[in-house]
Amino acid sequence: MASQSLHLIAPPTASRSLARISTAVIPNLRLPYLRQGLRLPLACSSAQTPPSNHGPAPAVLSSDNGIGGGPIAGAASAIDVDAVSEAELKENGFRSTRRTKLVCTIGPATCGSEQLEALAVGGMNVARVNMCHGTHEWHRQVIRQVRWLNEEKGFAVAVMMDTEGSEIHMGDLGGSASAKAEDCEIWTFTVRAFKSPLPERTINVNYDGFAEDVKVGDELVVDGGMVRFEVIEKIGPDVKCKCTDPGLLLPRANLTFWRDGSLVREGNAMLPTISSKDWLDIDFGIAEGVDFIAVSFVKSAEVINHLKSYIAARCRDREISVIAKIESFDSLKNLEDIIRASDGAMVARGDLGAQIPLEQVPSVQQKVVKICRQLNRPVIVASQLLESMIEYPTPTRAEVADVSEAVRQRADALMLSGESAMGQFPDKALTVLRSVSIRIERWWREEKHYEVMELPDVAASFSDKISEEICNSAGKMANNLGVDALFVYTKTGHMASLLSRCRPDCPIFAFTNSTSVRRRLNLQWGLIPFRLGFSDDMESNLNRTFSLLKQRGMIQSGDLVIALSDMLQSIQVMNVP
Ligand SMILES: Nc1ncnc2c1ncn2[C@@H]1O[C@H](COP(=O)(O)OP(=O)(O)O)[C@@H](O)[C@H]1O
Ligand SMILES: C=C(OP(=O)(O)O)C(=O)O
Ligand SMILES: [K+]
Ligand SMILES: [Mg+2]
Repeated sequence: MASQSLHLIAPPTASRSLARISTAVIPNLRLPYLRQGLRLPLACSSAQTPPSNHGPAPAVLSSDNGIGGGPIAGAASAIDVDAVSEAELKENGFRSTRRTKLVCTIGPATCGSEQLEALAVGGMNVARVNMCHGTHEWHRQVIRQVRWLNEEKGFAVAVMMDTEGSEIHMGDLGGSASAKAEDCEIWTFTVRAFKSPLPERTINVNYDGFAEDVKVGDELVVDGGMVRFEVIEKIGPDVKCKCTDPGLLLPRANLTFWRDGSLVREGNAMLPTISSKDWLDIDFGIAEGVDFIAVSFVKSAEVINHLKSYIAARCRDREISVIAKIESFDSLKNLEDIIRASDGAMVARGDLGAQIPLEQVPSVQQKVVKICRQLNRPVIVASQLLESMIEYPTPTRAEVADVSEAVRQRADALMLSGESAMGQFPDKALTVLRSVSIRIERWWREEKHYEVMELPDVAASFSDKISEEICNSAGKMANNLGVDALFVYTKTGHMASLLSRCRPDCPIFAFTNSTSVRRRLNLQWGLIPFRLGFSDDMESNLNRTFSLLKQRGMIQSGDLVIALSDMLQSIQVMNVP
């Protein structure tokens, strides 16, 4: 039966009749299973009312870009995709669209509507708010502003909330933006609560066990080495320290202490990964409809499982992806388990570099990127990518090399922190990430630097296994045939991520019927997510997609595409008519 077979639709120059691909192409594929739907749990559907998956599909390729409800911008114009992807696609052509995704931390430098819009236009795929800083009211404004821009201007920026976590950090410096610690000055680190103002050269520490845990002679390291102190005396709750490496203290800077060259993990090793404040922030994030929650200082898979079941119980109408931040010494012992439990990971090099020797950070980065690719989880490389651009309009050559390396490793996403949150040149920093990504990706394709990465099976069921085989084969076919794009019709996004995992030469157009899935696909390498109501009839899905995309000038007759579907578990090769 033709509808149960894999279809190879030959290019128009050859015969246009359907030709079957023999199962030999995909050895593990058994035809009777081809019509099985993917059996992935979809705990919550979108908060929006997505077009029905049954019955006649609406003739509109729509993008309901807002996080909440609201009118669909441009719905009248029949087709709508993220305005920035569309522009990139038209400007650069199919093959040269950017594959690496960009995350920007929003802070005082970028929280205004115009600045947020400039970042969205500049290619920000995900806006990150860091709960270490700012009030709920501040974060709410930012999240709503992003949502409003999506709705009004046709962007599809996802929102990531990043928890504070409960590692040791300083207080907020009594409201000052920073404080300078000079060589040999004596500062007091204390767990005492002061009524403001703080006495001179006094720093609050958030961890009650601090004065008990440190010892005279310990080295106190601020923000992974921006400032260093030596503990010289303990007086009750106060710890007197002498500055040994002068520098700038910033509010809520992270603190670690070291004894005989090793990181001290005493009582603070028992601090909860998710503090009571973090739970309140998580409730806030769920209520505000964030797409991702990044968990700071993850030590084990349990905490991720715990949070995931909390979210599933609290949020039945939509999914939120949980991203594990790899930044603590303890996370390295349980790396695979943590990543497997999560929906993605972040190499949070800022704190990671404060917990392990700096020279080990690059190899950990490479390892995390590799494990994530193998386990099919998106990975973000974060912190200090363009640190000097907080102050200067041009990056250092070393920073460009660092960004290039992350792109070369084929991480899913790069992240700006201070550069976009409080730097002087957020847009320029984003432009650097964008242009370096595009350049390195092109070089990689032109020079055919294919890494031969083993992609182990990740399937949990036979049906998943079929999807995986189809995607792996499609990835190879796309490169061998030099196709212009992969099209994937996916309800849960799973098949789109399996294709992304192959890191094919061509871009992947991911059509999904859920706004929430669509926004989350924004984080994954090479995916251009569209929202589209589609049916089980691939022929009609394809024809409609072709005509809608052609109307928008996003594809042309003759373009060669491979189309996959996770309802039918099918694969077709065809020229756009
Ligand atoms: N919501 C915010 N409000 C005020 N300042 C912020 C905010 N978010 C970020 N920042 C500033 O930007 C800097 C860099 O951001 P980030 O790397 O996310 O935080 P951190 O330095 O705490 O790891 C912060 O140290 C802080 O000075
Ligand atoms: C991204 C990081 O986390 P945060 O900015 O929240 O400290 C990091 O430590 O690199
Ligand atoms: K954080
Ligand atoms: Mg951190």
